[in-house]
Amino acid sequence: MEISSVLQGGYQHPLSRSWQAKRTLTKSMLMYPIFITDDPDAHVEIPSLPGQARWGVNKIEEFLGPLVKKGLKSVILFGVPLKCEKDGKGTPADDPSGPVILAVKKIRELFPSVYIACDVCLCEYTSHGHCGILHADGTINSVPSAARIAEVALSYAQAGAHCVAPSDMMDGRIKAIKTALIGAGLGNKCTLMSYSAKFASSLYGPFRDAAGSAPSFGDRKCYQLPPTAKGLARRAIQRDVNEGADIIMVKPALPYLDIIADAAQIASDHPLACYQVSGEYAMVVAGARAGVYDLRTMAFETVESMIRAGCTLILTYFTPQFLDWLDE
Ligand SMILES: NCc1[nH]cc(CCC(=O)O)c1CC(=O)O
Ligand SMILES: [Zn+2]
Ligand SMILES: [Zn+2]
Repeated sequence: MEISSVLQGGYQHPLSRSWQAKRTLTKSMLMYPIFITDDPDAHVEIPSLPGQARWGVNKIEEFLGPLVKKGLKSVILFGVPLKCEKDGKGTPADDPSGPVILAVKKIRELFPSVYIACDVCLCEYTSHGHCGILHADGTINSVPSAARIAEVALSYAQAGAHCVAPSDMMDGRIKAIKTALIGAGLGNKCTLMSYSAKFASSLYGPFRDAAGSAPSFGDRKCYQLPPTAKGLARRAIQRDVNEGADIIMVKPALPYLDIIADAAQIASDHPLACYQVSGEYAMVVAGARAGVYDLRTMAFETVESMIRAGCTLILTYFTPQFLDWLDE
C-alpha cells in the first residue's frame, strides 16, 4: 500500500475527527425564524411545521425566555396578519401597530442581547398574495415594488430591527433599501441581508400555510429563480453585492449547496447565510418519524453540509433543538 493512501490514521479518534472540519456549528451561527401573529395572546401550533407555532406579542416572553437562557442569539420575524385588511400594496406591512413592529419593540425591551432580523416582503399583506406590486395584467411592476419594499424595510429598522432581510426577489430592492436606510441615518445601524438567490421551490409549502402567504393566482416563477438557474443565481448574488447588501443568503439550502459554494466565492468578503426552509425541516422531521434516520444525527448532517459549503449563518427551525444538542 502506498504511504499516501492511508488516510484513516487522521480521523481514528473523535477529537481528531473534529479537527477535520474547517468550521463547526456554534450557537452564534443560528438564526431562529419565528411567526408573530396579530392576535396578541395567540399560541397556535402549525400542523405542517411540527413543533413550531404562531405566537402573539403578549406570549413572546414565555416563548423566547427559555431559549434565550439556552443561548439563543438571533431571530428572524415573520408577520402573520390574520385580522387586517389586505390590499394591492400591502399596506398592513408597516402598520405601526402590526405584529412585526410591535414584536421588534417587545423583543428589544425584554431581551436586549437578542439580534433581531425582520423578513421583508409584501406577500403576507397583499390581497393577491404576491411579493410585489402588480400591473393591471397581473405582472410585477418593479419600480413601485422596490420602493414599497424599501419603505417597509425602513419602518422595521426605525422600530429597532438590527437587520432587514428582503425575501421578495424584486429587482432593484437592495439598492432602494440601502439608500433608504442611509437617507434616514440608519446606514450604520441596520444590516441588510439579501435573500439573493431565492429559488422557486416546492419546499415553501408549510411556510405559506403558516404565514397565509400563498398567491391567490399564478405562481412566483417570474421573480423567484428557476431551480436550474445557476447562472442567474450567480448574477443575482453579484448584483446584490454591488447594490450594497451586507449579508448574502441562499434559499432553500440543502438542494442548493452548489449555489452556496458559488456564493462563498463570489461574495467572499461577505458573511454568507442560508435558509433551511420549512419544507426541508418538515422532510427531516418526517424521515425521522418514519424511522429512516435519527433526527438529531440527520439535523446535524444537513447543517454541517451547509457550513462545509461555506455558510456562517443558518436560518433554521431546528434552532431550539440545536441549542439543547450543542450543550450535550
Ligand atoms: N416571501 C415570502 C417568504 N419568505 C420566506 C419564505 C419561505 C420560508 C420557509 O419556507 O421556511 C417565503 C415563502 C415564499 O416565498 O413563498
Ligand atoms: Zn413574499
Ligand atoms: Zn418573505
